[in-house]
Amino acid sequence: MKLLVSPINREEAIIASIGGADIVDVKNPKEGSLGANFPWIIREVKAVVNGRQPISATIGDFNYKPGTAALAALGAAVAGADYIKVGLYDIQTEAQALELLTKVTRAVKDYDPSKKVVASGYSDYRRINSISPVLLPAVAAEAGVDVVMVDTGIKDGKSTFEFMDEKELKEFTDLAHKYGLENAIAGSLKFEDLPVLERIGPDIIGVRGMVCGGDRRTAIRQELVEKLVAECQA
Ligand SMILES: O=C[C@H](O)COP(=O)(O)O
Repeated sequence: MKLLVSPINREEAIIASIGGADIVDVKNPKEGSLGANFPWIIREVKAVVNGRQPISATIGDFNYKPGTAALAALGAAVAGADYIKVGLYDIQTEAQALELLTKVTRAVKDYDPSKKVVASGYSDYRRINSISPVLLPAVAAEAGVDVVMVDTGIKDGKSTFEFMDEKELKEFTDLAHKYGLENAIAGSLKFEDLPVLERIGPDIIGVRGMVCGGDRRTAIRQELVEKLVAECQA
C-alpha cells in the first residue's frame, strides 16, 4: 500500500516528504474535507519536495459545476500537481458524476496526459446526501479517471470504517481494480486499522490525523510518518 499524506503548508510538506510518504497531498482543511489550497502553496510544496515524491492537490468538495471544477483542475495541474483530486460532494447521480469527471479529466489531460485524476467519493455519503462510492469505479473509468478514492466528507473524527464496513470497502476496491483503476481509502484512519486495510488491499491509503497524533488540526509529526511507512512496508 502506498501512503498519501496531506500537509497544509510547506513546513508540513517537508516533514511528510522526509518522513517517507509516497505521495504528498496539498489541501486546505479550512475549505472542507477536500478543500483547495492556493496555487502558490502547491508551487511551494512542489519546490520543497523537489522531485522526491509526486504531488497531489485537492480542488474542492464539489457540487454539480463541471466548468468550475474543470478550471480548478487545470489550475492545480498548472501549479504543479501530479495528481488532481476532485471530491464528488453534492453529486447525487451517476450522470452528474460522469459529466463532472469527464470535463475535469479533459482539462487535466489536454494540458498534460501524464497527470493523474483522482475522483473521490465519501464514505459518509448517506449523511451528506451524495453518491455511493461503490457506483464510482464504472463512471470514473468511463470518464478516463486514474484513481478512485473514498474519504470522509465531514471531518468530525468519525472514521470511514464507521460508515462502510470491510465488505463494502473490499467491493469498492475490487470494482476499481476490475475497471483498471487504482484506488485509495482515507477518512480518519488509525494505526489499528492497518490489518483490515491490508486485507482490503487498496493501492493507496490517505492520512492526516493519524500522523498528527490523532488530532488533524495539529501539525504532522515526522516520527509518526516514519512509523506508518515502516508498518505499511512490514
Ligand atoms: O486524503 C487524506 C485525508 O487528508 C485524510 O485526512 P484524515 O486522516 O485526517 O481524515
